[in-house]
Amino acid sequence: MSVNNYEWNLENEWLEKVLTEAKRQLDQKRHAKDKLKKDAIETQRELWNDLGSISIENGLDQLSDFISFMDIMKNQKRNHEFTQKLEEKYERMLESPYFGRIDFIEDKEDSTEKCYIGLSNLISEDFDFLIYDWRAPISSMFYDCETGRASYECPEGIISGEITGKRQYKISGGKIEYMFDSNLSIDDEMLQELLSKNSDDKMKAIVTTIQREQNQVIRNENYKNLIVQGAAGSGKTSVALHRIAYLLYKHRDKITPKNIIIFSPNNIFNDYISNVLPQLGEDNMYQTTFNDYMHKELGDEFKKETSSEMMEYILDSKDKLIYEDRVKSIKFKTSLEFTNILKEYISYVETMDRDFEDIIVRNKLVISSDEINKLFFNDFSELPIKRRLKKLKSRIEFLIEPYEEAWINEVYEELFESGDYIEREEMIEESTSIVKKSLKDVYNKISQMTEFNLIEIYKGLFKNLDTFLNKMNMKYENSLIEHIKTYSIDNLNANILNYEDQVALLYLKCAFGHVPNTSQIKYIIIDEAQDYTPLQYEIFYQLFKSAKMTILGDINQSINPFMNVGNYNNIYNLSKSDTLLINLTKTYRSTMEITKFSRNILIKDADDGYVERHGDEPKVVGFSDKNHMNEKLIEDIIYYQQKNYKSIGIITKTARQTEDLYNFLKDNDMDVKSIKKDDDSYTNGILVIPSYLAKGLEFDVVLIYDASNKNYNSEDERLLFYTCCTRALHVLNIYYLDEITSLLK
Ligand SMILES: Nc1ncnc2c1ncn2[C@@H]1O[C@H](COP(=O)(O)OP(=O)(O)OP(=O)(O)O)[C@@H](O)[C@H]1O
Repeated sequence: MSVNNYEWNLENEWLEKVLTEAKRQLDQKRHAKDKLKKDAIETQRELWNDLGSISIENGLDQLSDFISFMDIMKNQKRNHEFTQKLEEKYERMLESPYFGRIDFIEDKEDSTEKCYIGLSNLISEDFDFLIYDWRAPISSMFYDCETGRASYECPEGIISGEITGKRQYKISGGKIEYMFDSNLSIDDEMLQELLSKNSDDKMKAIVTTIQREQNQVIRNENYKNLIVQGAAGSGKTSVALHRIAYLLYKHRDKITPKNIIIFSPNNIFNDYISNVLPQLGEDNMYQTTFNDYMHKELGDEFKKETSSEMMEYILDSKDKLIYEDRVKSIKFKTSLEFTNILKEYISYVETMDRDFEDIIVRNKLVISSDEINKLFFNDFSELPIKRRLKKLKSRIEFLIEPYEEAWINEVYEELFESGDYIEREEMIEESTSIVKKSLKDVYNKISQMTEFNLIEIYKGLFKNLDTFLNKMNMKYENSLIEHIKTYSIDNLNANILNYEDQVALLYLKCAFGHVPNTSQIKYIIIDEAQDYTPLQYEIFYQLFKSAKMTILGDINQSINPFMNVGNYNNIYNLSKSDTLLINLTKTYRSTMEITKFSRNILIKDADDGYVERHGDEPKVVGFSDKNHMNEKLIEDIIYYQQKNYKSIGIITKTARQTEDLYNFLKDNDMDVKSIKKDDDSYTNGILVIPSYLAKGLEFDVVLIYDASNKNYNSEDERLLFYTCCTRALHVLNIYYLDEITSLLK
């Protein structure tokens, strides 16, 4: 509903008032910043004058003065950074102070409060809220409620009343561009306008048009874990990032970005989402990928396959002889049964007999094998095995100490009496060295007995695989098990760690207590959650035991046919009472035509909603000659560039194909970029990218290169192909040679 002249004047007056106040506060901050700068220069001058050149010879007093100066300077730096952030906040405010307003009359009150909602609070000198932060309790009504009866929850309890008006604004450069009243949820005009824009460089904040169902996820704190299943383009990643901003605001006394970790599918994606939190005035949380985390934990000893290398192998090695072997191994090692086998194996390793031996020094028993067994199986039994062994080693070494010392003293006396030495230090050194050498075998034995070799332990599982399967009553074909045994042991002997083996190893490592301390992490966000196996979730739970989890994914986008969650029940059951499953049903990214086309690719069409935004029907274009296909691709790229589309994603199936196509386009003087590995940086413009690295990203125009039946020839690739199509905002073209993929038939 448009707004009349009278209202326009009122709104302009209000805006003026808000901007004046924001400017006043900005000036204050700038003044404070200048003062901090002067203070810092003064401190440095004092440091120089008082301490001059610092030297250890000037004694400890000078050093302690220096440390005090450093503390002062660190404090000044912190204050400066804080003021700088506030300055940025006010600068943003002057550009666009608010985007919404609700008129709310609380029950039993007689005046209506006009609540303006923006990126951050603005409070006047008289403590009036000129703007409410979008994350403030009262602002939730802007997203959740229509005009009429409404309520919100705040620390004091539930506040009820009536919303008598709701208005949305577009303000830029400190001027109202347009505004309109709306009784409905935030949909229609503003959302339409935002969605029909061409994509920016990187992902952007959606704070002005968050939808009700999305707001339920952003603000939900009733459960320890949230699992969010949402269709492609339903805003899962956006919601995850806004949820982080919300948590940082709500618990600002207790948490900082360092307490939050997000697991993304790859580093390109991490780069792509890195602007959202800063746009919302917050620092980025800790961003990582499972791949990176795992590789760091497993060390450099082995050649470790990355998740993209695995995908490339799955998609591009079908004609290799060992392909089937590898697939069998992946399927076995990612199954729920294998998780159970690992669990059984862990308890076996923890309780199995060990070759502990008596420790004897110069015919004297330091500790007997019985006593060692008792320590290991009784006294330290509460500890995970790795820590148990470490403690055992320290204990034995502690017991040896007096024997060793006595022996050193004896040798010292002998050296002294020999008369061959003059210096005392020399005799100590020599006697210690003689005894250490003599004790070498004993120490080696202790190391062997208490050694924790993860790879050997993992190999042990395959050596005894039949035993475990029998014990657990699991029936597999003998040939399959024989095959998995030899395939796995051969690889491990050759120092090759396939991706699926790394996951199993990391799980064992965690279970045996060899985990890093992650207690500072209070919230963990797992995006693209469909692409993790149940075993990977067990690892998440072990690594971040006390953290609250938000898990967001789309089962229909399981791009890896063998490594995926399969069904949310597989993880939901891990912590049922503490977990809420939420569905996001509406797609915001693509035009209706693209969304409908893509959903047809799915065997079971998802019955989800759309935003009413229209565009061209996707084009599927066939060629009988590759040159013609390439010519048409170039023609189309130029056409869409001229139509001002900012991002054009040319999606090939594999990285090898990306490489070839990129070289071809370069040779034809096209200004293209490519991404081939998961640690490349995100870049906009014309981008050639392999299918599996495009997940999570979006482009104005998506051109799927070579959707012929020869290329996409397996039912296993259906969800991958669907995911590629859903990357398009406005245009989707598909090119194929000879025969179209059966996935589209
Ligand atoms: N409420 C909203 N208002 C405006 N834009 C929105 C809204 N929700 C989502 N979008 C836009 O829709 C697009 C898809 O969002 P996002 O990438 O977060 O979805 P997703 O569910 O994570 O997608 P996918 O699973 O397909 O990778 C983005 O361009 C995002 O800005």
